[in-house]
Amino acid sequence: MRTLREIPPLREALDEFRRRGQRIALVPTMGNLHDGHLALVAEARRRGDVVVATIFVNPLQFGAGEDLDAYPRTLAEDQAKLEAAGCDLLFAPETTTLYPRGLAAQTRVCVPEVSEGLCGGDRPGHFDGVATVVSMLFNLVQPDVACFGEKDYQQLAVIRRLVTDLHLPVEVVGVPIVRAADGLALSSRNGYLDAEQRATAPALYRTLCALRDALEAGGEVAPALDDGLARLRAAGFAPDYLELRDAELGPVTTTTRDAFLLAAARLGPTRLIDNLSLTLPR
Ligand SMILES: Nc1ncnc2c1ncn2[C@@H]1O[C@H](COP(=O)(O)OP(=O)(O)OP(=O)(O)O)[C@@H](O)[C@H]1O
Ligand SMILES: CC(C)(CO)[C@@H](O)C(=O)[O-]
Ligand code: BAL
Repeated sequence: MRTLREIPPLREALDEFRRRGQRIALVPTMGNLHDGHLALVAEARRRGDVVVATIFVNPLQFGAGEDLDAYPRTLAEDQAKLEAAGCDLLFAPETTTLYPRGLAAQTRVCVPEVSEGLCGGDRPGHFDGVATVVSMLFNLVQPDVACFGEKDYQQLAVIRRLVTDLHLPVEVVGVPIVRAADGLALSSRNGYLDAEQRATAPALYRTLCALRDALEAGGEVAPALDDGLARLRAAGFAPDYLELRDAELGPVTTTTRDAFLLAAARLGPTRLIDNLSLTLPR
């Protein structure tokens, strides 16, 4: 696997793939790779002839006071994992390579509606930063297909809308959440948890499962969500949100069947997100 840090050699390598008629599958990440990321690489291998991964801790999607500086940067370990997973090319640019005029001067991409509320409500500007860098990566790599995790369900919805609205010729593939044996969704930020918080963390998934079971059995939505929030607080979380939405993140109506429970909750300074699909009864 080659690692490239600059744009001109990236373009050359991609041109060569295209000359050979190879289908390019992209896996964008912020690094510190775990089995969730490697599931994206495995899906990309199934969907493309060559897999291009990116590692870039994108400052444009971090708010003031968030963990941009603390975010784990583990390039050597990540390279070894990508190589073993069969990735063909890694693009790992410096911040100045993608944003040569600095963040304030950067042209931005904004995806309204689907970016609002949920994580977009708690992290103002976050999805503009994601949509901007993903647009940039799509322009640089021009992939045939790109894989994103369903753990970041709102992010996936934002990227799907971006691709639709801008008529980008990229197939966006969502990959199911990879979990630890105790149910906790794998996430680089799990590494921030101390032993006690790590033992508490699976309560987020357990709460979503209990809510799903209650709602699929015909329980009322508002009391079920109140109960879920109470469970999270009792476990030691400070919840940011716990919501039921339809699969496109619109409001649930009497005709909605396929729905999603989405949650973000803090354990100390660490913000965890998770979601679960469910089928509402008729
Ligand atoms: N447990 C997981 N299962 C499936 N996909 C995942 C999982 N964790 C992350 N991903 C996906 O990997 C891609 C890169 O995500 P990122 O590098 O931010 O990792 P992360 O572990 O989610 O980190 P963070 O803690 O910052 O949220 C995204 O598309 C994300 O949805
Ligand atoms: C899609 C992404 C790589 C854009 O920076 C990031 O938001 C992530 O890792 O999910
Ligand atoms: N996993 C999404 C990237 C972020 O939280 O900034």
